[in-house]
Amino acid sequence: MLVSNNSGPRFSPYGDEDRTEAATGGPADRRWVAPTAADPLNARIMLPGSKSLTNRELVLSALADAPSLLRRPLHSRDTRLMVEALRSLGVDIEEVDGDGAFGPDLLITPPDELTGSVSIDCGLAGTVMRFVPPLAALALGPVAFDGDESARRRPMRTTVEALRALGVDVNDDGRGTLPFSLWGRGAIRGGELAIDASASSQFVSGLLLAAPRFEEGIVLRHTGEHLPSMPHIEMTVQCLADRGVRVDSPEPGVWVVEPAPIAGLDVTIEPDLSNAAPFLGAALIAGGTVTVDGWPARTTQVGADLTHLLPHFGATVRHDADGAVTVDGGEGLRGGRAISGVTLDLSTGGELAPALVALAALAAGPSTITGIGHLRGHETDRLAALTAEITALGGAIRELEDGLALEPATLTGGPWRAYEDHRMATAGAMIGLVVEGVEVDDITTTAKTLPEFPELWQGLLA
Ligand SMILES: O=C(O)C1=C[C@@H](OP(=O)(O)O)[C@@H](O)[C@H](O)C1
Ligand SMILES: C=C(OP(=O)(O)O)C(=O)O
Repeated sequence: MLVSNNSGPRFSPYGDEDRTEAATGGPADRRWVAPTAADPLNARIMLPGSKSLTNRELVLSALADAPSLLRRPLHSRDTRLMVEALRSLGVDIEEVDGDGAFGPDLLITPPDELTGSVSIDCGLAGTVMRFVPPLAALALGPVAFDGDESARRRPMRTTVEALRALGVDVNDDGRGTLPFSLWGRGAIRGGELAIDASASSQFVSGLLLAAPRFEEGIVLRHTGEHLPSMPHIEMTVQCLADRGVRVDSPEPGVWVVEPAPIAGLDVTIEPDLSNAAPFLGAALIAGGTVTVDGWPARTTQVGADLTHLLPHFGATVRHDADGAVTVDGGEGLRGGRAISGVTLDLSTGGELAPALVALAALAAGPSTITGIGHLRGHETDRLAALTAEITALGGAIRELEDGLALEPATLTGGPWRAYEDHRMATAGAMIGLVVEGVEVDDITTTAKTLPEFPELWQGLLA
C-alpha cells in the first residue's frame, strides 16, 4: 500500500492554537531530551507492579468480606487516584512495610458500609472512571465524578446508561462523558443487562467487579460489534475467581456472575508487562539485550504477548530459567540490523500499540497495525497523536479507520508532544534512542503508570 505523509491538514488533539506552544516545549521542568544509545544495550531491569492488576485488587479488596494485603502494588498516579477514591468511600487503606523494591505494601480493610456524599477525582485513569461508579452505587448518598480536562473527552456513556438501567439515579449533561454524579442507595438489584462495550473493555470489567455484591448478581451481554482488549476482561474474571467468585461465560460476549461473598486475599502484584514494551523494544532499536526480571510464568496480562509480537519485528526472545525474559536485538539499527515492518491486528492489546508503532516508524518495511480504532478514546486520541508526532519527525504514517499504516522513512529530531499520555512519552523515548534531539514536552506524564520511567530508561543505557 502506498502511503503519503503530507496529505493535507491533520487533526491535532491539542487544537491549532496550542500547537505552536507545544512545539516550543512544555514547562522547562517537564521537558526531556531523549537520550540516544551510543552502544548496544546490556540491561537487566525490574518493573513495578501492574496498573491493571493493582486497581482491580484495590476494588475487589474494598468490596471483600475480610481484609486484603497487596504486596508489591504499583504506586503511580492511577493507583493513587484509586486509593483516594476508595478511601473517600470509607475504605481503610494503610501503607505497610513491604520488601522495599517499589514502595510499601497496602493493607485494605473494607468498611461495613460504603459511604457516599463525596467527590471523586478520576484524573485521567480509565480504571478509576469505569471501575469506581458501579462500586460507588453500592454506597449510601451522592457521589460526584470528574477528572482532568482531557478525561472529559473519554467515553463514559456506557457506564452512565448501565447504571441507569440498573436503577441507579445518575445526573449528567447528556454528553456521555465526565463529569456526572450518582445517588447510591446502598444496594443494587442487578439481573440482566445489555451494554455496548465497543469503546472500552473497562465498561465490562467495572460491572463484573461489583456484580457479586448485586442482590441478583448480573447477566451481562455486550451488544456492540467489536469488543477490544479481551485479555483485560479475562484478567477481571481471573481476579474474581481468585477471590472465590465464579464468572461463567456461556457464549462470547456474555458473562454471568452469581451474588457471592468476595474473599479477602493476600496477593502479590505481577510486574507491569505492558510497561515492559518500550524497554524490550529498545533492544531492537539500539541492539544488544534487555532482560526483564520477574516475568510471570502464567499471567492474564496482555503484555505477555510481547514475547511473540517482538519477533515479528525481528527480535529474538528468550525465556530464561530464572523467570526472566530477554529480548536480543542483535547489532541494532546503528549496527545495520533492520527492524522488519509488520502486519498486526492489535485488538486484544491496544495498550501495546504506541510502543509497537514507534518500532514500525523505524522499520525498513511498511507496517499496518489494525484493531485499534478505540484508541481514539484513550488518554488522548492516540491515532491522531502518533500520526502528528511521527509525521513531524519526517515519518510516513497515516490513519486508517481502525488503525495506522506506516512506510519506511528517515526520521530527524525535534519536539515530541506527549498529550498527557504516558505511552506517547515512552514512544518518543524509543524513537529518540537512534534519532538525535527528540524532545518530549512532558516526561512527567509517565507518572500515570511508571513514575520511575526517566531513571529506569537512563539505567537501560548505563
Ligand atoms: O481494564 C484495564 O485495566 C485496561 C483495559 C484496556 O482498556 P480499553 O479496553 O479501553 O482499551 C487497556 O487499554 C487499559 O490500559 C487498561
Ligand atoms: C489506555 C490506558 O489507560 P487507562 O487505564 O486510563 O484506560 C493505557 O494505560 O494505555
